[in-house]
Amino acid sequence: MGPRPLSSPRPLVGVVADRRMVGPHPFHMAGEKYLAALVDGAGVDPVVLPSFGEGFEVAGLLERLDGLLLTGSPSNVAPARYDGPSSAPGTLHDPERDVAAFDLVPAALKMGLPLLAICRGFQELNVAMGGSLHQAVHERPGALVHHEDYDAPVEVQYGPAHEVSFVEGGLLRELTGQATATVNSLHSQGVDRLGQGLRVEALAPDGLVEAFVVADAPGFTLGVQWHPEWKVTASTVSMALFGAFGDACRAFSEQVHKG
Ligand SMILES: N[C@@H](CCC(=O)NCCCC(=O)O)C(=O)O
Repeated sequence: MGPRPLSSPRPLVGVVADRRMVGPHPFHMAGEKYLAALVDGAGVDPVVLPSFGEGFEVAGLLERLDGLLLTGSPSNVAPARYDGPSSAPGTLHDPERDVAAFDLVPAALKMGLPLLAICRGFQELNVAMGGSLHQAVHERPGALVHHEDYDAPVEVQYGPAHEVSFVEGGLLRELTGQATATVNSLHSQGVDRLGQGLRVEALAPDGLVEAFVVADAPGFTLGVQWHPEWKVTASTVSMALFGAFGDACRAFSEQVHKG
């Protein structure tokens, strides 16, 4: 990558878009809480990347960026991506976002671009590394219910749900100075087979993988199953995660400017 003029004051972070119909029109959208957490928690400038699907080289945009955020989404990764059984009838999918995410992940890792992956994004990162997903983690024997109460108010849905334990010697212990944290939980899918090269960082009490890093990646690459973007400034753990991501984006940006 060539030198970049020192004109941009803050790192620029790409945010993968969901493609959703609003009436008869497709929109490319990212939840405001993710964009706000990048601004308030990471100190970077977010820019939404379109998910047009096949034929659009979204990974080509990474050359202009200092980081990548894969957000959560109500839609599920298409099971064909990990040779899984068909989804239950009525499951929401987003094939254009699948195309974007599965183009972006290998390109970002190759560049050493800092990557933060949340919920659906965490699941995408696992699948992109050759892993697979359970489609209903609460149906595993002895499992916790990891999805939200669909009828509850949003504040309750994103409220504390269960503990996670951070692996000794791992990044999350180092960043937070804690061995455990209480997290929210709004997902039905989850890690089944862990992708190659992923190192587990956090586990739920029922053994579900809740966070990982790409072990040999040249840059910051963290995936979490929970939602640290929710009210990011109210949680020291969430601020630690977004702050570390922002620092990695700043370091990447400086390295690029130095050429
Ligand atoms: N559909 C997947 C992923 C769940 C997920 O990302 N939820 C977030 C919902 C909206 C948001 O907060 O952005 C699953 O069910 O596991």
